[in-house]
Amino acid sequence: MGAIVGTASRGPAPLLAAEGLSYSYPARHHGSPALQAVSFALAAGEILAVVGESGSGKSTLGRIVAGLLAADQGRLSFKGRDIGCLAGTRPRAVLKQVQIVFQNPDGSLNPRHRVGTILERPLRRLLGLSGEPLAQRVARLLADVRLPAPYAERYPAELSGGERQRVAIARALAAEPELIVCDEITSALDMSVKASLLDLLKDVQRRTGVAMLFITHDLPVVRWFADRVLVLHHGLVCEDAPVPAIFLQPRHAYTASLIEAAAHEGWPGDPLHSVPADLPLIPR
Ligand SMILES: Nc1ncnc2c1ncn2[C@@H]1O[C@H](COP(=O)(O)OP(=O)(O)OP(=O)(O)O)[C@@H](O)[C@H]1O
Repeated sequence: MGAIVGTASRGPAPLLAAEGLSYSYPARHHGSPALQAVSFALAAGEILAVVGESGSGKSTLGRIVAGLLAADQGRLSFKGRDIGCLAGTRPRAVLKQVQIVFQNPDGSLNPRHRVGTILERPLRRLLGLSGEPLAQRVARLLADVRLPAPYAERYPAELSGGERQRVAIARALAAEPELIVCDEITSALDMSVKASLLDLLKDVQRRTGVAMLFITHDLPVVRWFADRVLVLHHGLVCEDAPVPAIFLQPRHAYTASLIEAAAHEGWPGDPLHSVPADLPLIPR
């Protein structure tokens, strides 16, 4: 703990490196901090799952990485450049390159705006697009998340939960990010919708090479979706290892207990069966 570990620490500077991140919520006058000296590295194009029981600090970490929350201590660097952890100090270019998608898209999609408008805003603001190139890019984003072009005219309330989540992903992709923080993005979806959304994300990842910090409590999904796993326990990193190692030889008893709990809930008959058959169980 404390050192940057994992495969991404070898070779050139990782896309993102976190060193000694700590955070306590101001309202908490007792108990342990939400995060304590969390360090990890994330390579370009890598999918790093962040797992741990409820309250272990996963969302707090995601918000700090996305620049929505300032760490009390620690350092974040993006492509080898220190981007600090203080609120409002993140360079604009880095803000664009790190996007976040939340569990509930209803909180982040403006109900008064049509889908097309929702997607146009970041394209205008961040990429300076207008006119025909803007319209073409909106159409391409909708196609990227497998939504029909006429959906640009719809309001969020006219979409299903899974479709709204696709719009949220499309909006994140509009910025052409190098890293997307996905915070429990499939938790509110039923099994088949979840499977198709993850299949779509995997496809997006393959095509664009975007890296993901994939926060979830869903270990069966982690097993086929992620490259590496960061296990948080009471705000501390207790394990950071590639997917096969985590599932076949967990080094920490807490990791083993999480896997056992998942197995207990029906691991072999898991949601993977609703995932398209051509997706490998253990990726890459
Ligand atoms: N806004 C807040 N104010 C005070 N304490 C908070 C706040 N948000 C989270 N916490 C506390 O910080 C700790 C970490 O919370 P966090 O949401 O990061 O955990 P998590 O692993 O994402 O949990 P979950 O899986 O339930 O979403 C918990 O003890 C939680 O109660």
